[in-house]
Amino acid sequence: MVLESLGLEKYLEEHMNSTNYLLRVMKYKGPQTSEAKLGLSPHTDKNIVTILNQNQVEGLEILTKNRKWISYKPFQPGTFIALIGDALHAWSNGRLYSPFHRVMMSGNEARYSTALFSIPKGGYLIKTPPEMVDEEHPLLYKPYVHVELLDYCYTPRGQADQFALRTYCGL
Ligand SMILES: O=C(O)CCC(=O)C(=O)O
Ligand SMILES: [Fe+2]
Repeated sequence: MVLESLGLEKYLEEHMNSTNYLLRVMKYKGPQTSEAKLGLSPHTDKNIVTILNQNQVEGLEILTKNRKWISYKPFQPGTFIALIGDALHAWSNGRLYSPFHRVMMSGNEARYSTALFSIPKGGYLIKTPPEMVDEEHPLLYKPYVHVELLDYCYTPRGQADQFALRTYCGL
């Protein structure tokens, strides 16, 4: 669907062949306070797309382009939210936006969330297709190997760097 919306269906097979999936269940203990406490620090996901579900204890917040934190309120229990990750942001030459997000928690109840991450396979080179680059949209990122970006993210400098993608391969 995303590739179709960009007119890039021809890359679907390459995408399917170069993607792995990881399902992760996360538990956040209630901080036992009425005041909201940070449960997960602000970050962008480094992978392609994250599909996420949270239990009745809410807490996911997204930073808008106007730098305002908004709470994610599911329409009904069982709703999923899809977040674009840095790999798709870079591949789409910035057409798709990978938002900063965090988890804020209050109260006693534990929060569970389940996330399905689509991840480029080890060694796969993320390279913006030429169709996404023109005079109005100059290339934003050099081609990069996803696992090598992750290696940078795990260094002390990378861990402190909120804009790791830009630092690592931004033009
Ligand atoms: O638990 C959540 O709602 C967010 C988890 C998350 O952002 C992540 O694992 O990257
Ligand atoms: Fe995340």
